[in-house]
Amino acid sequence: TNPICLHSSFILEPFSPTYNHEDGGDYGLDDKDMEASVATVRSLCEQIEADLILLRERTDTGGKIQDYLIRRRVGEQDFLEVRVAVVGNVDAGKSTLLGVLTHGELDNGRGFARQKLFRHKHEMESGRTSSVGNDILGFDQEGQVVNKPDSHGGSLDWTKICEKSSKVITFIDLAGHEKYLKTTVFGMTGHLPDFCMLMVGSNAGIVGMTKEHLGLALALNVPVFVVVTKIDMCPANILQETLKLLQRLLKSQGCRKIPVLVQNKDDVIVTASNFSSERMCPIFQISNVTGENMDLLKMFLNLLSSRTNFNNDEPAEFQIDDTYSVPGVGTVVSGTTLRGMIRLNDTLLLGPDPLGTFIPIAVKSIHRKRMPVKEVRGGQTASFALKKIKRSYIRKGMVMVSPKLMPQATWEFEAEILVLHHPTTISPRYQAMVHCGSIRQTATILTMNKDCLRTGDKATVHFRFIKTPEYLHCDHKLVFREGRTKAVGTITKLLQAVNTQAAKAQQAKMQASKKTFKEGTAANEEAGSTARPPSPNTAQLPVSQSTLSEPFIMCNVLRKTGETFPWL
Ligand SMILES: Nc1nc2c(ncn2[C@@H]2O[C@H](COP(=O)(O)OP(=O)(O)OP(=O)(O)O)[C@@H](O)[C@H]2O)c(=O)[nH]1
Repeated sequence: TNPICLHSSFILEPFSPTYNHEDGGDYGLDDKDMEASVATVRSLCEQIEADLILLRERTDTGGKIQDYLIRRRVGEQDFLEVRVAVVGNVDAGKSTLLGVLTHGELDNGRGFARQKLFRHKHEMESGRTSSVGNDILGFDQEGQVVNKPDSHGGSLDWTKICEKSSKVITFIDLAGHEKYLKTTVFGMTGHLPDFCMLMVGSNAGIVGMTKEHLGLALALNVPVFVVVTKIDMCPANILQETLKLLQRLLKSQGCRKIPVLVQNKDDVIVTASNFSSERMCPIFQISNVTGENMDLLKMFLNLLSSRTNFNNDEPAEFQIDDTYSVPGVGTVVSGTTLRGMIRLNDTLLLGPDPLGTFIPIAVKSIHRKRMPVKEVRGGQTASFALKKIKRSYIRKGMVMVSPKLMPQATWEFEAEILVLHHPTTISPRYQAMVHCGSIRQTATILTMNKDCLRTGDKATVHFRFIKTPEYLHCDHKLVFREGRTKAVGTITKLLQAVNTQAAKAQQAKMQASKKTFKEGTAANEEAGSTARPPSPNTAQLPVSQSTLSEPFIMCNVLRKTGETFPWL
């Protein structure tokens, strides 16, 4: 037996039946023994509450070979989750493919399938994706697609899909146009994709943002598979040229991938079982109009497994990538559980706020893909309704963590960076947007171990966030960009963590001053005084010595946005 582990699914190539080897010996099993072996494996699967699913049977020179998938059984409330970021140049057919996969209806070549996915009116009109979209594709235990669009409006009932699915693929549909690159970078860093599906229009070839998106996936260590679309309308010689260039690009020094053209089920099984290694890069050639090779792509997606290894006993960590105000529910945050387990009514620490502090917050309800659940685990995306908090307090990049972690926010950090592109030279005091997980904030370069940096240079750089401290981890990947300047890197050291005690004292003082101010106002009003109270924006806020710069920055934030903190 040769089981290849794909986390919770296994592809097993167990049985080579009797055949005569070169050395004259008999190898493998006869039909009876083969049946007995399958029965043994099936009973072992029963013990671990998994199903044994026949993927394919083929006849080799020596006999029959069967491949099985062992898939853990999940309850009605649970499903395996895999996130796939969808990138590629404008018009590569990203939205169309997602429309075809999730709605089960082929395209007409004139934008029919993508209509079901556009979220904004301007997208409908221009035919261009501008925001990060999520679409889901559910597979049942046997690997059949469960998505059934509503016969009237064509909409999908996510709860039904999740209930019927053993595995749900979430596609993070990212914009292809250069002007939405910021959103694309956020999708790739903030939504923590397990894999990246790079789409290439066969007739257009490797154009525009294709290399940019591939580079981003490589920099963030996300395994990539390529889908070449529109093979129905592309002359054979152009398709071959596109495939040749693509393979050359993938094998080049910068990529060091092993491209594999997927042409049959065997290729799907081989590539899916070796895919997490990051080096293998399967290439599919499909048509959204005729549906050619769509079955191979679906089979591959069904065999993918999440790259996150979760351990329920670890303290929980949840990264926020969006916030909502839901009428009748209140503030809702969505994001990804990075580790540990979060249960209904758990109290977690939410932060950091502009002072770097974290506040206790209770989880009122949990949804996974719009389905109410009681808990979420590491690697799963979820949204939480929170108690007693205003949406304006929460921003993307904040986290909710177990109090056991005693979280600290950081203003400054050191990172090893590689400059992918800069028109001139980067030197200290240069500012650009740092993307790290769902954090997106401008940072200044304070110092670096070189005088200046040009395209292709590597350096150790000391950064400082300009607005608020953030919750960071060493070894996390970051993207540093501004206009056409791009750098990627890894955080190596956290510096100048916020003094939580001082920040808390600061908060208490502010609370007290606000209270006094309110009482004063009330007293003035009661007494019918005509004296105008000081404006909260111009009132002098107390400044603690140990966190001198932060409160000033916070005051600016308050002044600019006019926002107040929910508990003040
Ligand atoms: N003939 C043919 N046309 C296709 C195929 N895939 C997509 N198209 C057409 O190509 C056009 C562009 O497809 P989209 O799905 O909007 O491309 P996109 O990559 O999502 O573009 P952005 O959202 O702007 O990033 C549409 O008119 C589709 O109907 C295909 O396989 N064959």
